[in-house]
Amino acid sequence: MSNDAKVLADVVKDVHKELRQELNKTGDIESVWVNHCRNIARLKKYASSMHKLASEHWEQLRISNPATSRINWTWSFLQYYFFAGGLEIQRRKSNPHTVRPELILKEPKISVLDVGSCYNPFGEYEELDVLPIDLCPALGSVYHCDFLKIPIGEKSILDGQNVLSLATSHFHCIVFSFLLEYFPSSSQRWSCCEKAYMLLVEEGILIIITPDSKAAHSNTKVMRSWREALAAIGLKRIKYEKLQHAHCMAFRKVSVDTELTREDRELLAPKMYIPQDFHNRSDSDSETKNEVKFTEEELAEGFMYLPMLDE
Ligand SMILES: C[S@@+](CC[C@H](N)C(=O)[O-])C[C@H]1O[C@@H](n2cnc3c(N)ncnc32)[C@H](O)[C@@H]1O
Repeated sequence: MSNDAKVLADVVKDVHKELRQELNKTGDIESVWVNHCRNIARLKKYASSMHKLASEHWEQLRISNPATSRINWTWSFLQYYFFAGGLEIQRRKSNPHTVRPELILKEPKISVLDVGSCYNPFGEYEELDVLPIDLCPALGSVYHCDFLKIPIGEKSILDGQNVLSLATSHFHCIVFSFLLEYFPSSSQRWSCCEKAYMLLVEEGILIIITPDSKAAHSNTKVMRSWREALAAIGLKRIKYEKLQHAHCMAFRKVSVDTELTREDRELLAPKMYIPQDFHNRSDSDSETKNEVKFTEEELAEGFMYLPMLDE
């Protein structure tokens, strides 16, 4: 990896690490997040580093080896699902006798909410009607929005480049590309997924892409845990693929019969863990909390490789 790419990648990794350290120190995720959102200098440095890393260095990799690209993967899955019969196949699999209203595409475009968009990487596709949102946009075309805090209402309301609310049951697709591991706590990752469920139309798709340059089987436990947690809220995993640097997953919104209680949620949220959540905690702490155990190797290597960080 070039030195420039390494410096940029370090800025990104350091912010994730600092957030985890701040949470470990205080145990108060609300104040950690409020302070983080106020730290405009840190947010801006992250945004410009991430933008440069992705649009210059990762883009070269995408050109030389398109099969490594999270953007290409997402686009080809969406084409398959919405335009090439994937949705009908899923309907037949789930319940062939149910009569469903037709999923209407706009113009016909797929309406996409790209959360943590940074520089709107999906804006290049004409068939996608993208609303790119970010806590700290790298480009003026991306809307400012803290997805953790944004209210959900009947309509999406935009005010200049700010998002004031997002429409319930509206989007055909929501993208979390390299988003979830930004958050230092599993409860925040869980909230994002619950919100995605509310914002998607029935049969809509949540795409989750999470970085990992290790072999496909290396984080099976983590991926299984996410799959189980999301199935409980009606996000059924219908596609999983390990690319060279990332796990790519598509979850389909299906209706669920039982409503989750607060207790159910408290049990499910920790299932959205990543191995780094357990760094800096003593073994006895983990044991009393009945958490998942990782091998020394898993902890040492971490789950959080960004493409080109380990080369
Ligand atoms: C690792 S970058 C990923 C950028 C882009 N999605 C990609 O795949 O290249 C994570 C992005 O998530 C954004 N982000 C983090 N928390 C967020 C939140 N609560 N609401 C919206 N965006 C958020 C960050 O500002 C950052 O731009």
